[in-house]
Amino acid sequence: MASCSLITPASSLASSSLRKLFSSRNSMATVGLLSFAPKTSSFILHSIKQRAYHESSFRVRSVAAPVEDVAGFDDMVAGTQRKYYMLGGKGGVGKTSCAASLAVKFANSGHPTLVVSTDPAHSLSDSFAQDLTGGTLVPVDGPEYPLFALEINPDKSREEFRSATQKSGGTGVKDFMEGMGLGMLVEQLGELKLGELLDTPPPGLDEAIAIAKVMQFLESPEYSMFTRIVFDTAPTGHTLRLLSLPDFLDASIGKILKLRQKITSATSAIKSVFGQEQTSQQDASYKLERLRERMIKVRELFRDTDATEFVIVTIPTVMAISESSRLRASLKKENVPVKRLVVNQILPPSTTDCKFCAVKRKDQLRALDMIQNDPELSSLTLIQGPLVDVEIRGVPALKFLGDIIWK
Ligand SMILES: Nc1ncnc2c1ncn2[C@@H]1O[C@H](COP(=O)(O)OP(=O)(O)OP(=O)(O)O)[C@@H](O)[C@H]1O
Repeated sequence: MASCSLITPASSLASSSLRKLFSSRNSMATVGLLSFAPKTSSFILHSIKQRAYHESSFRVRSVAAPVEDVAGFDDMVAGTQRKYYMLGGKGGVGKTSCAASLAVKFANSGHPTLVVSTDPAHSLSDSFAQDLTGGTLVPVDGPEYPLFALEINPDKSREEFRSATQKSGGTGVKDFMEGMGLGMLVEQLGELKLGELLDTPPPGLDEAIAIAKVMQFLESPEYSMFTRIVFDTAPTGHTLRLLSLPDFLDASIGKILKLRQKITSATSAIKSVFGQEQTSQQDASYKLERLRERMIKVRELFRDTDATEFVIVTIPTVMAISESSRLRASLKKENVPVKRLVVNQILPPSTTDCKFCAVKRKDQLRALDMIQNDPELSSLTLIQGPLVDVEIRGVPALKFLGDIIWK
């Protein structure tokens, strides 16, 4: 069988304990570059030649003179003030694997860390091979320091928003107003396009509300211990819309609240009829006001160069790199700080006569070249992540990937 030089915990695959940690997919068809020392639970390099290859291929390096002087992981791990890392990119490129591996690395470096998924299609549980569902803080077993995960349930968040807006000026009030013959205010409601917003929420709304929810959590003492917060965000399209959503929602919620004031005065004559309804509307207004405040915080957080970094994750294909370039352009327009670009799933050079591997690698190198010439991407610090021959699942596998990527 032709063999190719993928990164694999090869010698370890003989050990039954590791078989449990890694699926043994394709292990017979690979030549291991790394071996595993079960006692220390760390992967070590197999030979000097391979070490040289490993270091030259997979360390953090710049493709061009970076605009900003960006250090490696030392820079990410330094300081005890809270920092946020948002990982985003095209679907399936490895965002969750990179986010989870970064979170493990932070936790193993002494930072109490929280990893949050705001992707409506969560895969954190799959990545950690642990059940992290439930929408609350769940401890992750394995790392040396506390690592918690939080998967926000977007349906639940959206439902909360829906009921708050309905009570405070959305379709519920619209029906009520029509019933009361107050048609002129209904027209103003129409202007808000609330029905549309609630019935077919724009992509990104779930995520905006999910992030707002995280901001709400972070205000509570239970969350004050975390010094690193890693977000596994939704695929690019959602993220881009997410960036403009806080402004949109801020404006919409502002309008809803203003409208509510008008409704209150218009209905003051029949106030007694309102009874309980009035109280629940006040509650809803309060909730909306809070949501609006959190949206403003989300917007500020995304643009805070001291506390936040958006890391673009991509793969070496023309399509993915073109999309990353557009993402970077949009992030720049929105003043979201980006310093690093992770190019994941890079095939190592083939040491055999595997034609498929050679052609694929050439293709990838062409795509990597694009980065050097791309006006949006060339100034970023490039982190190359290898394609490994096992599925990245569970803390040991994430540690393995993290130690290669985050240096
Ligand atoms: N460097 C790598 N080598 C081998 N497999 C990888 C690598 N990175 C990620 N994978 C695998 O690719 C698959 C997709 O990875 P992951 O879920 O991290 O991507 P994603 O970008 O978060 O996807 P989605 O957008 O669907 O959430 C997983 O099976 C993961 O194990």
